[in-house]
Amino acid sequence: MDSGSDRLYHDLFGEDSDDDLEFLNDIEEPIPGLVIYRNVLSAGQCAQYYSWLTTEYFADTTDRRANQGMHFGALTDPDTPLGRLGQISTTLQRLLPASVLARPVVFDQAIINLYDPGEGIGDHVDLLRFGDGVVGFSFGGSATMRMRQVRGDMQRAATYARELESVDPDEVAVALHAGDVYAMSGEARYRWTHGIPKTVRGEANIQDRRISVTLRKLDPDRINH
Ligand SMILES: O=C(O)CCC(=O)C(=O)O
Ligand SMILES: [Fe+2]
Repeated sequence: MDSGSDRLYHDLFGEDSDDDLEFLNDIEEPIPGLVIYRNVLSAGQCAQYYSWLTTEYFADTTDRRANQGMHFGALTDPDTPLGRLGQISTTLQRLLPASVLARPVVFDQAIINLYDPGEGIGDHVDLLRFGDGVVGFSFGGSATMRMRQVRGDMQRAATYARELESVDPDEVAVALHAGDVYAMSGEARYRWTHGIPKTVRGEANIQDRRISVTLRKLDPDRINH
């Protein structure tokens, strides 16, 4: 690159800017409020997270087959594995709206989901007891997440999944790979359902065990919703 570009990079992103630049080139926004960053974590970091999450949340063999773990408490300490994910999600430009970033604690709850081949999660809108801005990290195998616009009022959104026709020609398919980060805010969070179908074009959606970590903020005013 020529020196003009060098100066521009420096002015915009500082000396240590290569990673940020890569992130900015690798951002997708398929629907309003859905932002996806690719390859935020390296293969090595993903392997470490996968193994840590397995030990921490899915190692209890007395549980017939746990497929979900939960964390409560501020996710702000970058020296802890989940806090580090919280910190990453607040430093990626444009991942989250300013209103979410302005919260004194951006995230204080995490749900860890495990999917084995052939499994999935039905179309849903995340519970309203969680505030705006839900961030998801993917580890292990890839998955296709599908999103469908809610065509009723918002109160119906929570029960919408049950009423969905099995085919929606306007649905948006989002490929999620280990190391990717997505955020759903605003319209994507409240006016679209998301789900991981068990099958995609007749084949198992999940081919290799996938573990996702979603970060949320409990909304104390809506704790019963
Ligand atoms: O596995 C994912 O990325 C999505 C999980 C999810 O939608 C949820 O836990 O509410
Ligand atoms: Fe969800």
